Amino acid sequence: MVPMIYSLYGFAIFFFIFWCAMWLIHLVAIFYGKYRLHNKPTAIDSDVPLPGISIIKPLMGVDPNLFTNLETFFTMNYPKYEILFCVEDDTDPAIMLVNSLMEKYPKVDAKLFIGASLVGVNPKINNMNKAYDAASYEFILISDSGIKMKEDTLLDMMRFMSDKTALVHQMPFTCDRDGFAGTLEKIYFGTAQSRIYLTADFIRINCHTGMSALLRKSALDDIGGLQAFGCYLAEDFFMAKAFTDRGWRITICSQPALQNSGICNVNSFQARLTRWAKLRVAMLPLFILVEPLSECMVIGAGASWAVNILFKWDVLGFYLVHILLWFICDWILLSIIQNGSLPFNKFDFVVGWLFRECSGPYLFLLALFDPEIRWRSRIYRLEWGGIAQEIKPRLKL
Ligand SMILES: CCCCCCCC/C=C\CCCCCCCC(=O)N[C@@H](CO)[C@H](O)/C=C/CCCCCCCCCCCCC
Ligand SMILES: O=c1ccn([C@@H]2O[C@H](COP(=O)(O)OP(=O)(O)O[C@H]3OC[C@@H](O)[C@H](O)[C@H]3O)[C@@H](O)[C@H]2O)c(=O)[nH]1
Repeated sequence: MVPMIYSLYGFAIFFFIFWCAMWLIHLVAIFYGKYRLHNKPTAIDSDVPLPGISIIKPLMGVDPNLFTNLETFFTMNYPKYEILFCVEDDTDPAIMLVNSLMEKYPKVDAKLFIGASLVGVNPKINNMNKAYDAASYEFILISDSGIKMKEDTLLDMMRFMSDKTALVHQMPFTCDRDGFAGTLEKIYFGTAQSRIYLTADFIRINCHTGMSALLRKSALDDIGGLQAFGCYLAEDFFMAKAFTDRGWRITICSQPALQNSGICNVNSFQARLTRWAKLRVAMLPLFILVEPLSECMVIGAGASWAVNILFKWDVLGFYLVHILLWFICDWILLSIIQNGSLPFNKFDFVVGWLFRECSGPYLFLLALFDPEIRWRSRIYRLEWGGIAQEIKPRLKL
């Protein structure tokens, strides 16, 4: 009987401490986000020339926003850069679109590379490898197809690239997009994900998500170049880990990444989150426990039970107050990251937030019980540790 009481109290204390840690994460994210994001670049010292940047854009297929997203790379305020577009398949419709942009902006140094080099299983790495080998400058920006840039984004990223830094990344966020899926994506990236992302950056834990990342090429060459990460699907995480293992700093810049893919629906968004969850669990198995526990509804339930055991507090009252406070913190954080008016009203936020908070744990369970990973036209399986194997030949979409 006594061991059972000890275990009960042990679990209650564990839930209570975890719950306190989550509130600390909320506070760190809010204060660090306010301090770190959206501060205007200080005047650039015109005597020190800015280093050149080779921008690598891996493309696969087109979507309704691709043209306008890519166009933002031709109109950036940065003195020296080249754009290296990569397309794996010579029948890809993205080729036509890139060619028309290159014709429209003949003064911008842009090239198109067609055909992947097979250096591993990661199709993004295979697609980018030729461009990486041809890059002229000492810094590389890897930028996914759905990213939209502001005129000063490159300047913003470069000002965080100190001598000790090998990687400056943009925290994932989204452009304002219509519809429930657009609201949901903004809420997810501006609350649940950014809370962890900002805290991890604050305490210098690697959380690099590689949709928009400025890399020091010499440091990447020292660890084997892009191709050294072709065996992983989460090449972003392992690249950053290799840098930090060698003493390099990695950091976020002040502008969050503006994801603006023209394909914006709840199913594809959830499929993407499930794919990412599978990557995290394979790389960091502790996430099987901590990730569901970090969800509002789950830790709230655990903490409500715990405070009832420990302090005899009312379970339902505690749970409702917990949800309300979590909701308010999320609203504050989202407003900080948006840094302007949100494209939806408070009612839409309540609906989107509840949907996200209730579906999050369910999506995580789905990810745990389905070992196959589908990424665009390919299907993979991951080994513990993160090495990937392609298990079905490429599908023609
Ligand atoms: C009391 C401790 C609580 C710890 C809670 C940690 C719960 C983690 C919950 C959600 C994970 C969100 C992860 C953020 C972004 C990840 C996006 C992503 O999956 N990207 C992949 C694809 O591009 C990429 O390959 C993976 C990147 C890195 C993931 C590892 C993130 C580690 C963050 C750990 C932060 C812990 C903070 C603890 C503070 C006490
Ligand atoms: O087969 C593919 C798949 C993807 N890609 C390119 O890779 C980039 C990211 O692809 P998606 O938008 O489908 O995927 P995500 O946004 O989920 O990517 C994210 O997760 C996986 C990581 O490896 C990436 O670095 C990260 O950005 C795009 O630019 C896409 O064109 C390829 O070149 N070939």
